[in-house]
Order: sequence, then C-alpha cells, then structure tokens
Amino acid sequence: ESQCAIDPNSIVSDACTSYSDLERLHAQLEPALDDLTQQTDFFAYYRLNLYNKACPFWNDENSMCGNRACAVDTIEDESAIPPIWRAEELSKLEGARAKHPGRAQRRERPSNRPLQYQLGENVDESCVVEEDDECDERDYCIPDDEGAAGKGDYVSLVNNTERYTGYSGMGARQVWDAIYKENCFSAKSPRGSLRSKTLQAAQNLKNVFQEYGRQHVDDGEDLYPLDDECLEQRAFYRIVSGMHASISTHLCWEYFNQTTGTWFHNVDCYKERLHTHPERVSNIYFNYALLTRAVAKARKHLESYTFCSGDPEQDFETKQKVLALADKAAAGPHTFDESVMFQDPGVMDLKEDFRNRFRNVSRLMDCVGCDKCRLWGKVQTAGYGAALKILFEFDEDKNGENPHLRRTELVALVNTLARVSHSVDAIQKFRVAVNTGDLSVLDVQGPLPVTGDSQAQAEAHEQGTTSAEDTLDFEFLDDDDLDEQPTSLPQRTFSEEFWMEWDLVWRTYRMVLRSWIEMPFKLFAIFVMEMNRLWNYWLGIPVPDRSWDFHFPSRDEL
Ligand SMILES: Cc1cc2nc3c(=O)[nH]c(=O)nc-3n(C[C@H](O)[C@H](O)[C@H](O)COP(=O)(O)OP(=O)(O)OC[C@H]3O[C@@H](n4cnc5c(N)ncnc54)[C@H](O)[C@@H]3O)c2cc1C
Repeated sequence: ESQCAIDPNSIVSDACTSYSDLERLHAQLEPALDDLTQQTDFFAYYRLNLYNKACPFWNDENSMCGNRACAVDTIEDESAIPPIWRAEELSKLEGARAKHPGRAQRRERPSNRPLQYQLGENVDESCVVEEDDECDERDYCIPDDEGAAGKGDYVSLVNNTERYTGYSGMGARQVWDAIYKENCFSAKSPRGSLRSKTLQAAQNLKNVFQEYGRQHVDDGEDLYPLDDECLEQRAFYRIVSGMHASISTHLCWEYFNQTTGTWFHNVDCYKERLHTHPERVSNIYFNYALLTRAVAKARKHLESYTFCSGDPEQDFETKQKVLALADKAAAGPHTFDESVMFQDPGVMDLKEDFRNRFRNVSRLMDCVGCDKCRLWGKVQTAGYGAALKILFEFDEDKNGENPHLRRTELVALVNTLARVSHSVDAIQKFRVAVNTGDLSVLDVQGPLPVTGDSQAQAEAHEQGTTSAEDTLDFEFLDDDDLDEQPTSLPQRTFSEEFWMEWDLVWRTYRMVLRSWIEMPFKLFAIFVMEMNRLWNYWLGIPVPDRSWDFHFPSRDEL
C-alpha cells in the first residue's frame, strides 16, 4: 500500500478545474501576459549561462545541433539593454561583493530580506538589484549566474522565438529519457509500493540497455507510465510531461517546411504528438493551473518588489502591469491547491527528494545540444522552479518575509506562463481545425472566444453542476478508478468487443514473442553488468548497485 500522506480521492474537489474555466482564464490573462513579455524590457531580456556549462551527466559532443534554426542571437552590443543590467554595471557589483556578508552572517540576518546591492554613482540609489547567485536551500532550480558578471549572455526572449529547430534524434531523446528518469523517486522515500519499485527497476533496466548502446524501439508511448504513484510524484511527472508537450506544441505551431523554406502551422505534427495523446494535453492545462496559481499567490509579495531597469517611469509601469496580471490570476477560479501537498511530517524526505530531482532536471538543460532549445529549456525549468518555490515555500499573506525571488526567477516565471498560455491558445485552434476541418481558424489572432459548449460548462461549473467528464482531474486515480468506465460512454457492439479482445490477445502474443527475442540481449546486458561489478570488486573500488529487474507490462503497455 502506498503510504503517501494524501489520499488521492480526498482532494479532488480542491484541486480540480475544468478545461473551459482555464480557457476562460487564459482569454482574460493573455493580453496582459503578451504585453508584459513582448513590451517590457524587464521581461524581454534574460541573462543566462548558455554556452559555458558542460553537460554534467554525459559527454554530449556528438549530439550538437548545427541547424541555423538552433542558434540563439545573443546580444553582442550591450547598449541595446538597459544600462543597469549591463555586464559593465554588474561588474561594479564585484566591489560590493567584497562586503557581501558571509554565509554565517547571512543566516543571522532576517533570512528572507532581499539581498540588495547599491550601485555606483550613475545609478539611482533607490533602484537596487539583487545579485545573489548562490543556491538557497529552498530553490527548486540551479540559479544561472545572473550575478556572475561577464559569465553569462544576455538574450532577448522576444527575438528568439521557441519554435521548430530540427533538433531531434538520440541526443534529444537521451535528455528526455534522463528527465523522466528523475521521476523514479528513491525507494527510501515513503511510497514504496511494490509496483512503483518495479517501475523504477524497469526504468533502470532500460538505462542499462542504453548504456550498452542498445537503441530501444520508439514505440510512441510516453516515457513513464503513470500508475500507482502519490500526488507529489504525479505532480512532478505532470510538470515535466506538460513542459515537454508545450515544447511539442510550439514546434508544431511554428514548423519549418524545408522544401518550400516556409514556416507553417503543422496540423499533422499536432495530431501525432498531442491530439492522439490527451493526457499530454491535460498536462499542459495542469501546468497552466499550477503557474497561474503561483502568480496569484505571489501577488502580495510583488507589491514590495523592486523592478529595476534604471528608468523609474518604466519600472513603475512594469510593476503596475505585473500587479494587474497577478490580480487577474487571483480573481479567476482557484486553479491549484498546493496546501494538500507535502503535509504529512512523514513526507518531508519526499519534499527534499522532489526539490533535488527538479534541480537535476534544471541541470540536464546543459545537455541539450541545440542552443535555442537549451535557452527555452532553461527559462522554463527556472520558471517551474520559481513557481514551485512560491507554491511550497511562500506564505501568501506576507510580502517582505518570503524567500527572495531573483529577477531571473520572476522573468522566467512570467515567460513560462506566457509559453504555456500560448500552448493553450495553439491547442484550442488546432483542436477546432482538426474537429471541423476548417484550417482558417489557425490564423485567428488572439484567444478564441470560449465556445458555446465551454461556456455552458463554465456556467454549469459556477452553479456547481459541472459533470465529471468536463473536469480536469489532477489527482491519482487508483486502480479501481482506472477500471471504471464513465457511464455516458457509448456502448460497444459485440463485434467491437470481439475485435478489441482479439487485438489484445494478438498484442500479448507479440509481446511474448518479442520478450523471447529480447531475452539473449537482456542476459548479455546482465552478464556485462555482473562482470563490471566483479571487476570493480577485484580492483577494490566501490561496486555499483544492481540496477536490473523485470518489468511486467500493464494492459496499456502491451
Ligand atoms: C529541453 C528540450 C527542449 C527542446 N526544444 C525544442 C525546440 O524549441 N524546438 C524543436 O524543434 N525541438 C526541441 N526539442 C526537441 C523536441 O522536444 C523533440 O525531442 C524532437 O522534436 C524529436 O521528437 P520525437 O518525435 O522523437 O519525440 P520526443 O518529443 O523527443 O519524445 C520522445 C519520447 O517521449 C515520449 N513523450 C513525448 N511527449 C511526451 C509528453 N508530453 N509526456 C510524456 N512523454 C512524452 C514519447 O515516448 C516519445 O517517443 C527540445 C528537446 C529538449 C530535450
């Protein structure tokens, strides 16, 4: 039995929201988000370490993307960016850095007061920037050296759109594999159901094959089956899967036809990667719910936030716009209930585990072999990291006493929300195009009006009559739930039932045959691993743990 603190069924009503509610919220927030990310310097420029960090997990030299579309236009001429953020100005902070209180001192000072550095003579003293690039234990992300003058690059997020780059193949696949592998939480953490351990072992076995260069078949199934996991673990999976799905949406939305040299909305790409995988779409909506909740929760904190571009008028305007966005997010439906997560004192390890795993996902971005993908991968992992920090480490009612939110975190959070918002937009349009065959909807500017159906659903929701099928259930279904069929589904005919069963028998037969064919390879991999362990033992160096186990596929995996 899972020992998770949360009974998945108990929180359904708190953490549920409908597609149409989120679409309506999206229609309300989209203009404000667009304005913030496209029109303000504060949110348009991002400083990050794009080229100087090696992949900490493997040698990625062979998986570099050489396409022009993979390249990022960094800002060579720093006069294009607000003076206060220039490396030259930032380097003045090195002086201030000398006076930077040490770790011990910092522990003594009220821990959450923003670290502020006063700048040189040519900068207004009331305008301060924070330049703490050290990792706080409450961070869910690895800070990307904004404070390390001269180390990072300034990038305009407006001029480097996230879209199709052509980056694919084993390099990209390896990164996604490794990201999903982070979802195999340690056996020590308090869930320990046999099934999740088996899944973890299965994943490990998969890795053994990869290590030995055995390319596994891309069967189009998602990389990590969502079975018997607790809410926190499931949320982790949904965040990364939703981020993956959102990236897929953007590359389908702006796809490049190499024959004609034109960009277009690729409906087939959408069908293949999203339409036929509703759970991926649902994970995008899940992320939308999570990010809007984080922005709403940061509302009070943002009231005392210093926006600093060196131009007080612009800063004032930026702040008003951010507060207006947070107000709108807060006025919308309650999209996500973080208060039910990590509640049981027994799951404190799990929170630590969750945070560390998310940090690893952020480290994995340095393994992405395409500059533009790496840029947006870093922005988005930092954005989700900031959202998680706000959700799990912030007190909603306090403004000055919360953990400090770095400029990069806030910029990443808002831009990540804007990306997911754009995905929601694109998916709505793609969905209508596929359902009606009318491709002209793809050229509609701005959010689609909430359709009659969605409107009716929203009204029903307000009256408390939303049907179960309209609702996005963000919680775990247990096995009984999974077997339950919604009563409103059309009944299958006898011949449909027959062919479905026949299909299952046929797939089982193929699976058995396949497992016999794979058996020698599995045995070989086990043999190599055992030899490796023996060799280490003989040399007297630590013997690696056995990481193989057998995985019995579920009905869906056949
Ligand atoms: C961090 C990162 C950023 C990227 N950014 C871009 C970009 O900006 N532009 C661009 O053109 N390419 C980008 N790529 C590459 C892109 O994501 C795909 O890897 C590439 O298009 C190849 O796609 P694929 O069909 O092989 O499947 P992939 O998308 O690589 O997926 C691999 C496997 O993962 C599973 N899977 C797919 N989607 C999901 C999901 N949502 N949830 C769970 N499992 C899933 C499936 O089993 C699939 O076969 C990026 C890759 C990474 C790692």
